[in-house]
Amino acid sequence: MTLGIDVRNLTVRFGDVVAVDDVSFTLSGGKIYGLLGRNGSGKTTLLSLLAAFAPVRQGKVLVGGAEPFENSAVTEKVCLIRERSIAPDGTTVKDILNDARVFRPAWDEKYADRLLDMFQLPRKKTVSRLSRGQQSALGITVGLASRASVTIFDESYLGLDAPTRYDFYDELLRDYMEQPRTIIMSSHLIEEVGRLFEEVLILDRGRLVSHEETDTLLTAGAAVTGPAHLVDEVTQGLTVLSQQQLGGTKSTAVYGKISEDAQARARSAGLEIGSLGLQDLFVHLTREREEPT
Ligand SMILES: Nc1ncnc2c1ncn2[C@@H]1O[C@H](COP(=O)(O)OP(=O)(O)OP(=O)(O)O)[C@@H](O)[C@H]1O
Repeated sequence: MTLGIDVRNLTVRFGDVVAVDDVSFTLSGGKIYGLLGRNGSGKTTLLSLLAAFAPVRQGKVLVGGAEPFENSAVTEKVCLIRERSIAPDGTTVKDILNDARVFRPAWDEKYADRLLDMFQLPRKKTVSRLSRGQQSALGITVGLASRASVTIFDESYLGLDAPTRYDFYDELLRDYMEQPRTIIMSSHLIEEVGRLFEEVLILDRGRLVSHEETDTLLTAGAAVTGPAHLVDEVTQGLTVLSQQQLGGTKSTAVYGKISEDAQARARSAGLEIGSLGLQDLFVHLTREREEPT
């Protein structure tokens, strides 16, 4: 089962800090969503409210059409995995899995066993004695095997080494294709995880600055390469993100749409026009700017 999510005019303040600033969006569900933002941009705060870790004080959060806070019919279908476990002292891997079996109605024991073997996690070890990577792997095991309608990984795979992270991405995709559900992943490792996302949301200092299908977002910028004077002509009026020049050949990365006409003319003049990576667009959309006075 997949669940949609509706967030309306959500604002979260911690004293003077506005962690989430009048954010609204709708996720139809049944997709893999990427939530991107720089440190402190409000990702964890927003995701915590989707998972009912705190009450909503300003605005509205609906998961499957219902408010999640203190609503077990919703919370049992939402699984939020954070980077580090907050299990009490003495809790073992086995205890965590036992709890998941009790509290997660769609829990798949065999799948959990398979993931534990894949990550080579010792079942009897206490969680506090696991390495950072092993704690991440345990979180991922719980997140995947819960088969929750809404599964959220809040940077929960950053502790894994690169080969294990790639194993996780492959496993996530494979399981998601078999059992579609709503998956939200927050991350800084944009180049790595970008290929998984069907839609991307970008937070910047608490504000939602972009929510697009990944393919659409990728057409929001371009890299134009060729004879310098032609590149300058085509990119005129667009926001230049970066430029490199070697002799008479220039490569300019721009944010903004180059019309189909201009692209056709540019190509026939010998220019190459390629798409920009998600990372470049992310950097552009979240770069520190001078506040207007
Ligand atoms: N419990 C809290 N008390 C006070 N301020 C908080 C609290 N939780 C978050 N904040 C502040 O709210 C802002 C958003 O924090 P949040 O953890 O949501 O960001 P984030 O995007 O998840 O960051 P990161 O990528 O660094 O984990 C930050 O300025 C943070 O200091």
